[in-house]
Amino acid sequence: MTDKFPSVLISPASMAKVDRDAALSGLDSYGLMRRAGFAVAAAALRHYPEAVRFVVLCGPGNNGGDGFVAAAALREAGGNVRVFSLGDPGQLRGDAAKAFADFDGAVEPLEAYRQEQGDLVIDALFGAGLSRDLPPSVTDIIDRLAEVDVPVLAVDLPSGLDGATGKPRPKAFQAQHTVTFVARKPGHVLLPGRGLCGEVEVFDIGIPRRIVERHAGIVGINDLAHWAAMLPRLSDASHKFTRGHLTVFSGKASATGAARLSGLAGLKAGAGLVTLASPGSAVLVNVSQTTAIMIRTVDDIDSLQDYLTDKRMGAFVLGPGFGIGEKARAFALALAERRLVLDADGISSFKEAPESLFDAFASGETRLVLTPHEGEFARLFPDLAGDDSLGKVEKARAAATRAHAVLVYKGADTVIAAPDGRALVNANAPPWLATAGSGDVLAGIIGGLLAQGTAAFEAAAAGVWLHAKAATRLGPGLTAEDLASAVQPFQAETDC
Ligand SMILES: NC(=O)C1=CN([C@@H]2O[C@H](COP(=O)(O)OP(=O)(O)OC[C@H]3O[C@@H](n4cnc5c(N)ncnc54)[C@H](O)[C@@H]3O)[C@@H](O)[C@H]2O)[C@H](O)CC1
Ligand SMILES: [K+]
Repeated sequence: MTDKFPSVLISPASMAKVDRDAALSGLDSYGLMRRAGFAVAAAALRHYPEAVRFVVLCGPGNNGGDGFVAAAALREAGGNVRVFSLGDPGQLRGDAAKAFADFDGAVEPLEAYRQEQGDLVIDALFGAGLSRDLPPSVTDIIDRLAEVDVPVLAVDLPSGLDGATGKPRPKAFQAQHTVTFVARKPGHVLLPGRGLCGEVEVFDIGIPRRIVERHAGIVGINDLAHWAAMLPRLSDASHKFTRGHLTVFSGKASATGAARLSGLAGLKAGAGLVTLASPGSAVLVNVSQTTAIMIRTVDDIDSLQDYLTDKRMGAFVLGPGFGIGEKARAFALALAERRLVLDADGISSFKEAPESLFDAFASGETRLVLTPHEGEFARLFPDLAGDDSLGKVEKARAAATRAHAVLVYKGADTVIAAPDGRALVNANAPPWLATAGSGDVLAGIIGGLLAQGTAAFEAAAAGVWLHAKAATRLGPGLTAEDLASAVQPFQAETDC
């Protein structure tokens, strides 16, 4: 049952190519289906040994074929099995037709299914091949099951869930367990799909690594495999100047806390020095509440230009508590040669003129990291936000390419995307991370990594992961102050 590709996400379209290449390479495709079906039967017996009936709902494609193999195996194991088919199983083709032929039992029409106490429903209606909205005969069953306490084990994906986008079409089964094959699909980790899948188990059905890697592409799960080797390493020769200087812009006197959270998080993430660039009117407030963090008065664009004559000032966070408007726009554009995390008010300031921001950072290495939540994303990319045909990964990738920036599209399923198409879906965030000031801490961590020279995509991805890791260490009830204080640089020995 090993998950050989824990960092990989394969879209349903790529999975079809994996299947095709596996068959072309001479692998017995019916053998793959049999292994898939046996894995489903084994999971059903392992998780639901007390089931009175195994109800297998079979669809018109290979997902249904997996269902017939599982039904035969469960019957062989002595289970009470009932099979219901969407459409005439006599019309099945290829491996699914073989699986049906090898199932020696009655098959009833899907519409005949009536749930009973003690049922386990094995949902083998649609998997990777779902290509349009579910028919009413299936949505009716989903509605009925939503009202009773019958567990569902989904084969590959809960039927109705789009494996590419994580969206239901228009509804999907609510599974307790999902058994998938080869590798996770984006729909298993993107919301609301992640919640519809229940616990996901990945089974290796014997497709060779070289075929999977050929089609795995550049979308994955955000884990250390994607960035650990690119993070800064301390050595005896390290001192505070070699560890980089992060500058965080403070808001006015009544809105300084957000910048201090970012600054502390940047320091904790390993930046050698952190300066709060503060309006003169807020300097006293900032000075009275900081110790390791330095304060410098930066009131206007001239004082910023003066500050920027020191080329060691390499990385900046602009936005938390800063205020929306012309000053934020002018500051961001003045920073176009440096590395910048633009967050919160910094993002909203460009609602009317996003192209001016994107153009400023267009040439050279990727230096801009944008960290919008859903509302802020819609301010900069209204057309992408409103395009229901796109999933969150596609939206983030398109936005990153347009903005010449790394996109951190926040949420419980944060997506990190680079202009070159790479994208990672984050999956280690606990729900209690959603608290006031949490985003300020994230911006600071990413800024701290940028200051140390980590490339923008890896800094953003590692930052999102470390942020969630700190929250997990703290547990429920954390505040943003706790979170900023709990940030730690990545440590392979304890974090893996
Ligand atoms: N390597 C593997 O991962 C293996 C996966 N297997 C299983 O195969 C399915 C994918 O099979 P496929 O035949 O491509 O797709 P489906 O079974 O999901 O459905 C295709 C079938 O359904 C029709 N269809 C699509 N959407 C609708 C709709 N809304 N209403 C009605 N009909 C619809 C479509 O036209 C096709 O006829 C994968 O999920 C795994 O479970 C194999 O076992 C081999 C190894
Ligand atoms: K399914």
